[in-house]
Amino acid sequence: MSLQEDVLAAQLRKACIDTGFFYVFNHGVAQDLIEQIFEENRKFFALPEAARREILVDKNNRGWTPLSEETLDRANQTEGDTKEGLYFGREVPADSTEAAQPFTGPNQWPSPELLPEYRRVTNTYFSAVTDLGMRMLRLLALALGLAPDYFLPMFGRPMLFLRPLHYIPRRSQPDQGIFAAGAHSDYGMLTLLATDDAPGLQIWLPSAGRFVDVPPKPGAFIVNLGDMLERWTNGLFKSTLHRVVTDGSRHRYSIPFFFEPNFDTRVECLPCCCGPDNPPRYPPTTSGQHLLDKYAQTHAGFDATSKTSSAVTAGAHADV
Ligand SMILES: O=C(O)CCC(=O)C(=O)O
Ligand SMILES: [Fe+2]
Repeated sequence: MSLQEDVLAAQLRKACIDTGFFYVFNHGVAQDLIEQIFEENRKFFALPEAARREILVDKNNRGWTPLSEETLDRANQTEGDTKEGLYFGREVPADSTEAAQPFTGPNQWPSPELLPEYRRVTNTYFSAVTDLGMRMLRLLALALGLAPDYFLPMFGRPMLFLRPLHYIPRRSQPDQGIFAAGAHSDYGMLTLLATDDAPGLQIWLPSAGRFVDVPPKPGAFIVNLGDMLERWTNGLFKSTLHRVVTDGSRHRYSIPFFFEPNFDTRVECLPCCCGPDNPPRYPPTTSGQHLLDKYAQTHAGFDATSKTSSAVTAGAHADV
């Protein structure tokens, strides 16, 4: 471990124990590339609805999700999130054995006649954020006092989801149950979020007893931990509730990248996070099963059994 890693890991540990939300600068993802992917998605979401619908989300969880498709906070929302989105994952050929697994398969791409650069830019960005995720894994392991490569074997066939989002210019009205994105914690291990310069993201701070703004910062990713890592660390590292509220004055675009271990990775209290005085709070599960359980709770019509049920059982979802 280099001295710099040592310092970073200590800072990271503090942030992970505190809220699990932090900014990452000097992340190695070129600013040009970030601008390009936002530009391509602004163009995609400006296409006529029929063209967007051409790649409606499929059973592999790849493609376009219409406005209101997702309701992240059923208890407090009177309608779905005022956003539409796209899911891209790791490219897995339809005829491979791996494609039998939920969340796995080929991507659906917008028509190259309409958006000739879309696929190339998305693939380049996808690789860049995957590399960043791998570097973050090393720091997370160090932050937990583990060997730097601890998580590496669990990321041979990771579940990766890039999710460009478009929030329509609609004013959120929390007292009426209308939200750009309802309050939720992320399901997985790690989220690397790029946003445009429109504010809207808020996190719940228990110490303040309210939601506080997380403003976009030029050149930074907003990184947060999800429920899977909270579970894995027995609650030591936090997965914090967050939401998006918009003021209706402009469109907002953001691009989260969800970075999750292999479908069959066992998620069970890490030895460093439990002991006789601190028994495991959650039963063991797998990465894939955890995600399946979470998705079913928030996505209209999501049905994991539409894929082979045997696969489901076998699976039983700073500076760097
Ligand atoms: O758009 C944002 O800023 C946050 C999106 C988000 O929290 C999510 O997609 O999980
Ligand atoms: Fe989120």
